[in-house]
Amino acid sequence: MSTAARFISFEGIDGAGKSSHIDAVADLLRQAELPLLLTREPGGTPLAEELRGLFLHRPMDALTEALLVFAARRDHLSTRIVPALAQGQTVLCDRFTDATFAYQGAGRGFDLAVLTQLETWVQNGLQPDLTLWFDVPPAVAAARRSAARAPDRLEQEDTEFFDRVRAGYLARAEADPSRFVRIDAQQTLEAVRADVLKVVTERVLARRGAPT
Ligand SMILES: Nc1ncnc2c1ncn2[C@@H]1O[C@H](COP(=O)(O)OP(=O)(O)O)[C@@H](O)[C@H]1O
Ligand SMILES: Cc1cn([C@H]2C[C@H](O)[C@@H](COP(=O)(O)OP(=O)(O)O)O2)c(=O)[nH]c1=O
Repeated sequence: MSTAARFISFEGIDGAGKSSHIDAVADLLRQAELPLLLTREPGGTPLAEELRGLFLHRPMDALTEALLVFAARRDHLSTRIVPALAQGQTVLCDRFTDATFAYQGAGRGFDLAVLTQLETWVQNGLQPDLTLWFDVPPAVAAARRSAARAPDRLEQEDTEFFDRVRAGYLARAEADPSRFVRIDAQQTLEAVRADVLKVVTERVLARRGAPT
């Protein structure tokens, strides 16, 4: 049997619903007494949270966006994620590098080869063990967002941008099918939650104690 996923990322276009389910995953894992780090990108450390504020609210070009998110990621990895994994914690991360490929790469049209190089430098081969991709048509996500909150800089982009971002996630999922699980996020909140908790039960809880 494969080992339990310990580095788990949550991805999807803005308004897909991922933030609504991360706490339920955390509750499930806490009930099973797994030590957890609950974190997010861009962010997760004091420095990276400062970079997040700049990223979300200041105008900038696609290369600057990519450099900022990878700078934040470097600090996050070296000061929080890698130490947490070394201590045996399970890491739940609201977005990771797939977001950079989807938003800066597919959405902005930035050079994927440069992103791949930055990914190699910054992560040195480390990837999530499991990525839950909340997939939803952009029009559905836009309706959810507009009912819920004022848009930040990325959320002001049009439907075509989010079509490209969604296609970017699909390409990443197809390139790494054993890591990605697509969640049909167009379903009701309850149905999405049931799917998410089933995947986490199978890929994390049922595999605890399996030989490495
Ligand atoms: N399956 C769903 N059906 C209907 N509304 C949803 C669903 N999932 C999330 N929402 C609502 O959509 C809004 C955006 O959800 P959120 O979890 O913040 O999305 P994300 O973190 O992916 O941007 C929230 O108001 C949330 O209650
Ligand atoms: C991690 C990351 C996020 N983003 C974007 C996606 C989101 O629009 C924004 C912040 O993500 P997020 O915290 O998921 O926003 P919210 O929960 O409010 O929907 O940053 C990138 O463009 N590139 C990245 O590498």
